[in-house]
Amino acid sequence: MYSDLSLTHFMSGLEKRNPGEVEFHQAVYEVAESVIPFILDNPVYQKAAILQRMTEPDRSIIFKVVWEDDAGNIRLNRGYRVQFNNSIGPYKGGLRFHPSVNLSILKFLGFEQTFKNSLTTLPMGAAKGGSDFNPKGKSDREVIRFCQSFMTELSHYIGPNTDIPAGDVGVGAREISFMFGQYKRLRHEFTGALTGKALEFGGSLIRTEATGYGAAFFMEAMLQHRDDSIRGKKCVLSGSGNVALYCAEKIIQLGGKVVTLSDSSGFIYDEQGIDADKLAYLIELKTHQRGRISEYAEKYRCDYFPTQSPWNIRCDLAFPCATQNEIDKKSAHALVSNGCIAVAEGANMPTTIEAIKVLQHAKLLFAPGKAANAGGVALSGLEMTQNSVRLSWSATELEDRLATIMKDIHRQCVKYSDDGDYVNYVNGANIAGFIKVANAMLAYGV
Ligand SMILES: NC(=O)C1=CN([C@@H]2O[C@H](COP(=O)(O)OP(=O)(O)OC[C@H]3O[C@@H](n4cnc5c(N)ncnc54)[C@H](OP(=O)(O)O)[C@@H]3O)[C@@H](O)[C@H]2O)C=CC1
Ligand SMILES: O=C(O)CCC(=O)C(=O)O
Repeated sequence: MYSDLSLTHFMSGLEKRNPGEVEFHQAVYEVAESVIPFILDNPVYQKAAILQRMTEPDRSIIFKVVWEDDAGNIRLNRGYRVQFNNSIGPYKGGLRFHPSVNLSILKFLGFEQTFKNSLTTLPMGAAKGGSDFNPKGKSDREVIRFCQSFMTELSHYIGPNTDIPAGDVGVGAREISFMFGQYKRLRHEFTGALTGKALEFGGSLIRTEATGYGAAFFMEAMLQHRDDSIRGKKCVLSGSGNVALYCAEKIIQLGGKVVTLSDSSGFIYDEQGIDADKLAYLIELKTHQRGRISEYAEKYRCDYFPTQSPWNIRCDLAFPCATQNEIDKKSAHALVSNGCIAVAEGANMPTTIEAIKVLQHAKLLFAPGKAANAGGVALSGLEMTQNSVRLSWSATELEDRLATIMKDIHRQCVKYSDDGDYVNYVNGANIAGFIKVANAMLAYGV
């Protein structure tokens, strides 16, 4: 039945089974292109139809979320949890609250998570979930009511040994706290069924910083592999959420110069560089005041470009940290012609397939999100470990462990890259991530 494993044949079957799910098709294409040649060289995986099985989620749960707004109106949203693969550990992955959320986006994210979690070296399976609810502009009371209603249904499907959600776009410490409170109330037990919790109730130090720090560590590892480093490099970043802000913090600590950040309204360009003090202002603005990036430009009198992304700014290093498909082919050409030497994806799938080809063709170092942004879920794994042993590790110990994990992911990518002297981090990450999950699936039999 699965004798023809050409990329075209495989993708046309996947597209037929998942009509219209363009983000999911894109994520699978990027992996299939890397792993099909590897599978053809290792027919044991083909015989067991591993790739076909890996691209079908174990289950997709879709549910209704009803809540009441401050004006007393009844509001309706859709909630999801896509449990993708639990071959190497309990399902694990974030929750996204954003109006664009749909099944295709969550399937792409859950699928990516399978490979990412495998690369972390920790025992975690893969899932993703969320809702088309938009927390922006809602009062705290409204967010509480939504989160409680969402968790009332989600609580049936999660648990510390089953599925452990965390944050993603639109879900930060505030939302995790509201959901954890409701989970605890419903289940009448205190267990680590969510990560990204506050420190007072089972959270881990540096979980907030980990995704961004990890992306900077991964970039440093790629550059060190070529006897270079972040020090002195001009860096452009997109986004100004959890990932972007702490990626900027680590870049500054490593001696790099961060000149841009963005939100969905536009980007700021601070030619002098965003230093630690300016970043502290931004963290307060974005995390607590929930302000807009344009307010930074007003305060520090730098350039602000509404509705644009920062990829035309001359730079050495680029870190897309906002959302999927934010670097298209044109932006990739701009990065190449402006002298950029490396791109590390802080966000999930921020670079289109065509743009990746442009960057790789020009021999830029290109780190896919499943490798470069794996620090967040890795630290979540360490939060689970701390919850299990009822201990809290210090920030120094956790940052050391995070740095070691990111180096190890880099080592795995180099090991499985198959492009001669040029390290093809896409192939390396996809093949290394595939092997561990595939071997577990083989071990279980059918
Ligand atoms: N948090 C984590 O631990 C991890 C996150 N990621 C990925 O990193 C990326 C960012 O996540 P995170 O920082 O947590 O999310 P946040 O919600 O904290 O921040 C998201 C940022 O991206 C911007 N953004 C969101 N959607 C768009 C859009 N359509 N166009 C332009 N800008 C947009 C937001 O701007 P605005 O405020 O205007 O919406 C905001 O600045 C996502 O791809 C996420 O999946 C990956 C691994 C782990
Ligand atoms: O910490 C986690 O469980 C999930 C992080 C996440 O959603 C991601 O890696 O994309």
